[in-house]
Amino acid sequence: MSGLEFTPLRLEGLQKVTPFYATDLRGYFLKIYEKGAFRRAGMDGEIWESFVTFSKRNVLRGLHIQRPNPQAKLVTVLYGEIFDVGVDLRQGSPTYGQWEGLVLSHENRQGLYLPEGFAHGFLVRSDFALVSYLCSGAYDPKGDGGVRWDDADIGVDWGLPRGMRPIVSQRDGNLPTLADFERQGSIWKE
Ligand SMILES: Cc1cn([C@H]2C[C@H](O)[C@@H](COP(=O)(O)OP(=O)(O)O[C@H]3O[C@@H](C)C(=O)[C@@H](O)[C@H]3O)O2)c(=O)[nH]c1=O
Repeated sequence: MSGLEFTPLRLEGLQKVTPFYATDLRGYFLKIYEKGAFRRAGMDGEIWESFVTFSKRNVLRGLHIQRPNPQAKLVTVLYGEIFDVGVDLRQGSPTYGQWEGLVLSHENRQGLYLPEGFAHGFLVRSDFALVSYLCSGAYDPKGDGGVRWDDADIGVDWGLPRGMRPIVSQRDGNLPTLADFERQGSIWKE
């Protein structure tokens, strides 16, 4: 009995993950991952990488995907609030090119599970955000890439006030459009 709960989202394969949460006089205990629970829910990838990012308000990271050998990811907010987005880039998927977003925060304690083949990104909506990732598959610096956060064909509604530009890395500012990304080849190993 893990206490983790999984809620399928609109895009097939995306899951909202509700961790096990217990409080007592000392504070709280949060279990964000348990292999058996994920396996029973159909998510059986092996965790290879675990990392944390700290970002200021209005920082936007993404939209990232590795090619070939895309990683599945479990994203959980340890502190703060983000708008977390997955974009379906699985060739042949009936929802290819579509996005779905979820508010994740330390208050709602929701996590987002993205299967292999989704690009991922988020916008920070609090003064800062501490975000935890668990990733299946190894990080491949040469294959690490993605698509522009403001790609018109994908059309993510980040909820940014009109005229407001997010803070992005130089790398993210130079990511290709979805059309250019497609011209560069498949996300899967041929
Ligand atoms: C992603 C990653 C980066 N790095 C290094 C490369 C670089 O020197 C430094 C910062 O990398 P980046 O600028 O790519 O970090 P960042 O822009 O935060 O990248 C992350 O963005 C979000 C949206 C994701 O989905 C993650 O999987 C990851 O791609 O950390 C690793 O060593 N291992 C990793 O797994």
